[in-house]
Amino acid sequence: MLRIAVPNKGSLATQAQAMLHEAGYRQRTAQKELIVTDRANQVEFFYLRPRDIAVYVGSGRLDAGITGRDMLLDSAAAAEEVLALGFARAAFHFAADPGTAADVADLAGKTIATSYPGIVEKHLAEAGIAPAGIVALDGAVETALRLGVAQAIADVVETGTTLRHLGLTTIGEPIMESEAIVVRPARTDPATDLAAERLLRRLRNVLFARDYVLVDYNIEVGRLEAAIALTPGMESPTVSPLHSDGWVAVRAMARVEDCHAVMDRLSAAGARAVLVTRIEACRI
Ligand SMILES: Nc1ncnc2c1ncn2[C@@H]1O[C@H](COP(=O)(O)OP(=O)(O)OP(=O)(O)O)[C@@H](O)[C@H]1O
Ligand SMILES: O=P(O)(O)OC[C@H]1O[C@H](OP(=O)(O)OP(=O)(O)O)[C@H](O)[C@@H]1O
Ligand SMILES: [Mg+2]
Repeated sequence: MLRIAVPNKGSLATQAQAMLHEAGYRQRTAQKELIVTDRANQVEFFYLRPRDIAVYVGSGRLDAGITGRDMLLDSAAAAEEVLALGFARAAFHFAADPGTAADVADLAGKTIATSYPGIVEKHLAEAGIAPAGIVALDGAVETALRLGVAQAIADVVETGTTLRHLGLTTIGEPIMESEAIVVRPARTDPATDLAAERLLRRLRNVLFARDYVLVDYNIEVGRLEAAIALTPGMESPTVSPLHSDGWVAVRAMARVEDCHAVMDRLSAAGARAVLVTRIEACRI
C-alpha cells in the first residue's frame, strides 16, 4: 500500500486535503484521525506536522508527502520535489527594524531569529556572511525582535501584514519563493513507483481541471474560422453539425482566467449560446 504524508495543521492542511479529495482519495473526516486507510485506492494517509513530512519521506518510511518547498530545504532531508501544487505561496525574507540593515551583508555579526535555521545557515554560508548567532524558534519570530532576542529575523512573508504590524522592513531580495509541493524520497522504492505515479497523475489533473474550462457555442459556418482562432483548444476544437442548416456547434478548452474575455470576443464574432462549464475531473 502506498504511504502518503499529509499536513495536519497550518497553511497547507486544508488545501492539501481538499486536493487529495478532488483527486478521488478518501480523506479524514475528524481532526483527531491521524491515519486514514483508503482501501479502494490502496493508499494509506498519515496526517503529520508539515515540518516533519520531508524528514519522514526522506527516510523512506513514507513514499510521498505534501509540504512546503521552504520546509523541504530547511530539513536537508533526502527528499526531492516532484510536483509544485501552486498554493501556500510565500517568500522567505530577512527582516529587521528600518535603518538597522540595508543589505544582507549588514547581517554579519548580528543575531538572527528564525524557525528555519537550516535555510538561513546555508544561505549565509553561501554568501560568506557570518552572523553572531542563529536563534531557532518555533514560530511568531517577528516578536523576537521586540523582545530583544535577536537583531534580525528570517521568516515567511505572504501579504506582509505581520511585518507591517510590527513596523519591520525586509532586507535584500527574497531568500527563496515557496509553495506547496509533493516530495518523494531521493531513493524511491521501485515497488511503489507505479502507485506514486498514479497519485502524481491524479494531482496534475486536479491542477489542470482547476485551470481550464470547457467553452461551447454555436456559430454560422462562414464565421467558424474566426471563432476558432479565439478558441484553439488544447489540440483542436470539436465541431459538430447543428440541425439548422449552415450552423455548427463548437467545443474547446480554454484557460479559466481568459474565459470572460474569450466569451466577449466570441459574442462579438457572432457566436450564440456561449456556455462555459467547469471541468469536474479529467485525465489529460
Ligand atoms: N501566511 C502564509 N501564507 C502562505 N503560506 C504560508 C503562510 N505561512 C506559512 N506558509 C507556508 O505554509 C507552509 C507551512 O507553514 P505553516 O506556518 O502552516 O506551518 P507551521 O508554522 O509549522 O504551522 P503553524 O504556523 O500553524 O504553527 C510553509 O511552506 C510556509 O511557507
Ligand atoms: O505576510 P503575512 O501574510 O503576514 O504572513 C506571514 C506570517 O504567516 C506565518 O505565520 P503563522 O501564522 O504560520 O504563525 P507562526 O509564525 O507561528 O508559524 C509566518 O510565519 C508569518 O508570521
Ligand atoms: Mg507558521
